[in-house]
Amino acid sequence: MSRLTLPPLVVVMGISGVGKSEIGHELADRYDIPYEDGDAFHSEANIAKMSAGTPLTDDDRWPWLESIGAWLHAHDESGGVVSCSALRRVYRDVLVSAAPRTTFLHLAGDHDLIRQRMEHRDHFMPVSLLQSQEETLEQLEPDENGELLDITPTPAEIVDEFLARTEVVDEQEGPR
Ligand SMILES: Nc1ncnc2c1ncn2[C@@H]1O[C@H](COP(=O)(O)OP(=O)(O)OP(=O)(O)O)[C@@H](O)[C@H]1O
Ligand SMILES: O=C(O)[C@H](O)[C@@H](O)[C@H](O)[C@H](O)CO
Repeated sequence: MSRLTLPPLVVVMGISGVGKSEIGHELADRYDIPYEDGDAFHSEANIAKMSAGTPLTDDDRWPWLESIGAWLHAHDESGGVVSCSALRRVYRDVLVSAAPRTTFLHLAGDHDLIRQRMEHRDHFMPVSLLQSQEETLEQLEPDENGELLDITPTPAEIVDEFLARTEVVDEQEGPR
């Protein structure tokens, strides 16, 4: 079982269009803690590259991951929620080494549902990059602190399920 120490410090992860921003806001609002979008940490070059339909490389992603790790570290005391695709284990390890108590909320779902949702929003990320996102994704491993959630329910239901599945620990008061 994964662990959520309070105030929550959470990375909402998963491929593009899976609902990281939607679910991230929902979770942050529940605890009245800050939310930040991982896309805000991309360089202009990274955004231009993705907008043009070219997948990012590991080298494009390292500095971006370091910035998100720094955000997590800075929010260790207050808690916070940040969206970040965090597709590979080595990417997540960068985040965890910056902020060891991080909990991952991995959103995943049916390809066609994600495609449909992406087609109905106004966003720089082209649907054509969905395949490379899926190919790059590595599932959470058993020793990682996180949960995999399906994206079919409403955002509120997804957050309820995440909280039901994690051991919520108040460091001041112990498990509850
Ligand atoms: N559980 C849900 N039920 C219905 N619609 C949803 C749900 N989650 C997200 N959506 C919708 O799906 C679209 C994609 O969601 P969102 O932008 O939050 O994904 P994202 O993972 O943050 O994407 P990206 O990584 O590309 O920024 C949005 O239009 C959003 O409103
Ligand atoms: O690792 C990546 O390829 C990127 O983070 C993408 O996932 C985008 O930032 C995001 O999903 C688009 O909004």
